[in-house]
Amino acid sequence: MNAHRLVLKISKDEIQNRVRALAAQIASDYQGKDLVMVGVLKGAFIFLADLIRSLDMPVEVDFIRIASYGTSTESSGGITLSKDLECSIDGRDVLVVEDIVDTGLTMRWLMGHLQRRNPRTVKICALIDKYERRAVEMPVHYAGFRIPSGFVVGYGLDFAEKYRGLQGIYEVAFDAMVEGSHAG
Ligand SMILES: O=P(O)(O)OC[C@H]1O[C@H](OP(=O)(O)OP(=O)(O)O)[C@H](O)[C@@H]1O
Ligand code: HPA
Repeated sequence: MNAHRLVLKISKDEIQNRVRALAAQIASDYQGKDLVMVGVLKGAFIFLADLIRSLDMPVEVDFIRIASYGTSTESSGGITLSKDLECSIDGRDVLVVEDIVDTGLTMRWLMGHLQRRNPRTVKICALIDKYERRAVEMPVHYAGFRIPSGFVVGYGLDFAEKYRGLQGIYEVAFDAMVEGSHAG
């Protein structure tokens, strides 16, 4: 791991306020619906935990575990599924909860995986929509914060499994940027 510093981008208070606002919007949009929230492990565990505690409606929670980044700041492109859904989503409204949509490759794979199980609807809620890095078209229906680029950590997001417990979102600033080691 190259030498790096962390630069605060989004404070704990900003996150808390935005999570409450997202929960209010989701509760209003899904009132009376059979909502299943699917958290994508590992990164989404903190965001999902805060989101459902602000959500004023009944909801079922399930998790799926997929990864593609390993210890790098660049997607490997290959998705590894190591834990699948446990509940049925047949005919139900699914909201996928992610920490970040970056290239969109993880979400493209996941949308295909979920659609094969015949849900009524599938939408995406992501704390961070890193929109300039998209490799495939992927809408984020509920976005906490839109940032153009930069590798970020904290509030569930990691760099080589570090920093998930930070309460704010920080950008990783690499001290010695060597050519070819662009950090997103
Ligand atoms: O849009 P993409 O470029 O595909 O990147 C987004 C994905 O990358 C991260 O997962 P990661 O593979 O790091 O696993 P983790 O959730 O266990 O940290 C993140 O949690 C998203 O699932
Ligand atoms: O900026 C990021 N930070 C942490 N994990 C990620 N996975 C894709 N993009 C990122």
